[in-house]
Amino acid sequence: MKTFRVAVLPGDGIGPEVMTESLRVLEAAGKKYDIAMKFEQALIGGAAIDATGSPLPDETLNLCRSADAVLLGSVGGPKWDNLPPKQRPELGGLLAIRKALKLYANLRPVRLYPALFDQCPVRIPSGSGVDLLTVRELSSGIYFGEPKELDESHGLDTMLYEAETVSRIAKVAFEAAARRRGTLTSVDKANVLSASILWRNVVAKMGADYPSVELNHMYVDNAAMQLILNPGGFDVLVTGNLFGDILSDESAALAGSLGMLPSASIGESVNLFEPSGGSAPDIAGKGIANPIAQILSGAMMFEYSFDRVDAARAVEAAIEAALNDGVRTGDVAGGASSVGTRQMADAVIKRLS
Ligand SMILES: NC(=O)c1ccc[n+]([C@@H]2O[C@H](COP(=O)([O-])OP(=O)(O)OC[C@H]3O[C@@H](n4cnc5c(N)ncnc54)[C@H](O)[C@@H]3O)[C@@H](O)[C@H]2O)c1
Ligand SMILES: CC(C)[C@H](C(=O)O)[C@@H](O)C(=O)O
Ligand SMILES: [Mg+2]
Repeated sequence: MKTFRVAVLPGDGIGPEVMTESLRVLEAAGKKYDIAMKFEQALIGGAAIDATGSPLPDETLNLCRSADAVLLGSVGGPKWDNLPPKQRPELGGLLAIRKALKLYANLRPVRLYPALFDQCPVRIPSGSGVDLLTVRELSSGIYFGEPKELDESHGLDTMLYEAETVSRIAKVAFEAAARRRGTLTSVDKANVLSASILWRNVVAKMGADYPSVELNHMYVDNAAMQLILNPGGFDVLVTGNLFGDILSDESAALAGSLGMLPSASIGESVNLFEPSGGSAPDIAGKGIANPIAQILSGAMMFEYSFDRVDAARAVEAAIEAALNDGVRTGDVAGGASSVGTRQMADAVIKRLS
């Protein structure tokens, strides 16, 4: 049996707390489903700055490059907020690893579990739900465009999209929509931005190759509103780096908490799995963070990197069963009694079958 080598980068804030617990769940699922994994830890973000001076040490990158998959917690926190941008955990750690590993498609699935209907801030008509996937372009756009400048009198970022970058992400999104409910919403700002006009043209042209997928285009401001007015109307959204960042946090709220939202970053040779949310400094160190986003990211690793949909579904079902039994961390408990990070993971492990 192959042993999968997994690079584990806990990072900062709640990262190490939710990572520890998620690894216990993945170990337990691996045992049940005969998936052998070797977890190898490395530093990233503020933790790496403190230990080595660099937010992304070479040793970490080399480990990731040689691994079968990468699990990441989260990076950043007030301690490192005043460093120059490129030395900060976010740019020098997270964006740098995305670039180095050529991670181009960030999949952020949002599901409102029936047990959490009362935690959704939006009224959901009975009989419907929220089950959508944001496909966020991760390698380009305003995050990486050059020139990028900053001095005392001006700040400049460049939003650049090349047609082939858009085709690559559009293909991922059309294929996901074809496997799901067959609807794709492409989100842009083509009434203003050149990069978005190109985006819309490329996506529209590709639509002809996927006749089974119903394609529609939406401006990002309207999309932000429609997500609240009619979240059940969305199946797959495809969008650029910045809009995807913002809309995915918005859609996480529909699932009850950012702590419920996992992600998979698909790369040219290795994939990275991480919660969509951050290091949550407001609750870090208290043992109360919701580990579900990190656990679900591990389930995505089973599915996307190990081709083990059975184990992925089993982990998701165990989470659902725990929530159905009323086990919840504070962020999704609505003021009712709640459990800590460790007990939440225990509850999931207990229900794995
Ligand atoms: N992928 C990443 O590593 C990543 C993502 C976003 C933000 N960040 C960084 O994290 C730091 C904090 O940023 P922020 O406060 O804007 O965003 P955040 O995502 O860390 O937190 C936003 C809110 O969501 C809550 N939250 C997030 N994850 C949770 C969980 N698992 N359980 C319960 N509650 C959870 C937090 O408590 C907070 O109230 C910053 O340094 C930021 O740059 C990192
Ligand atoms: C921390 C930050 C660089 C990152 C992003 O903007 O991509 C985060 O918000 C995310 O959503 O993964
Ligand atoms: Mg974000």
